[in-house]
Amino acid sequence: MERIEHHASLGGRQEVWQHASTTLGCPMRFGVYLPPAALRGERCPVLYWLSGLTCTEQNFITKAGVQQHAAQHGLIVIAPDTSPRDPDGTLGVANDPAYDLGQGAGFYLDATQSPWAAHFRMESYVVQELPALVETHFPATAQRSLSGHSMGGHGALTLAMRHPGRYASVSAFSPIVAPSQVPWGQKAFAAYLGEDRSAWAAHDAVALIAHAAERLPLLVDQGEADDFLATQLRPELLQAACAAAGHPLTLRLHPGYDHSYYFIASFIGEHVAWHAQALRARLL
Ligand SMILES: N[C@@H](CCC(=O)N[C@@H](CSC=O)C(=O)NCC(=O)O)C(=O)O
Repeated sequence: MERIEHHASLGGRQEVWQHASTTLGCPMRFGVYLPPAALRGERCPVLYWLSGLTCTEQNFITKAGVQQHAAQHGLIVIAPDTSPRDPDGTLGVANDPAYDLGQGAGFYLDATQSPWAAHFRMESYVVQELPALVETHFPATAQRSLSGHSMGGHGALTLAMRHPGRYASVSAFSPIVAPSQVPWGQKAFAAYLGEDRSAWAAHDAVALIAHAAERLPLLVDQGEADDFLATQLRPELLQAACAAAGHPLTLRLHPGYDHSYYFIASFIGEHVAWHAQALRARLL
């Protein structure tokens, strides 16, 4: 583990670390915000943030303004990169010239198809390797929450449902709720999971809702001026699936807000407070 950035922030510290990921077979970077409580030596619960297409570990930590809220609520925030990477082209990590496949577009699943399966194992990385690392190297408890944006919102919803009991709470901004039914998801799933659609449902939030083993309440914020709303995101499908299954959902539609980090920054404080409340309840 190597610390490659550190900045004092809101009485705590924003850091970026790099490590050799055994799951992904490449170096990986992640952002860590340590709140003032952690710097005082207290063990703090952890909010994991999953970013969207084209993002690295930098987008969320530099644009969302999460630090002030994490400092206030005493949460560590972990923001990993969105896929395995191979900047020098020496590790054999597959890629695609399009922005919505390959490096920067890991979709938070373990690929089963060539040439992706060797390195594209973001579900195992986010759910297993990263928390084990975080809970060993930082003053973190094993209480975890999950949030994300767009492709990362899909990751947050599906990983929480695929790993019942592992997360105290889950939320999402502008998530891809039904990847099997929209172009971003169909392209990625065909590449990573193969053309047989029977394998797709296990990674599709709308498909998972019906049989979810845990009815963890969902908090979803969506901008109504989001250019991707009708084509890629389709929150009405999540609303219908939750209503049919009796799954608790708070879906908030915000007039005028787009898909950008300006939207995320406007509501991230409410998401952090939501997670902090659930994490506190788990600590009791
Ligand atoms: N065509 C665009 C698409 C990239 C984009 O909008 N990425 C979003 C996430 S979209 C869903 O996962 C994002 O978070 N971008 C980074 C940011 O800092 O805003 C393009 O290639 O630009």
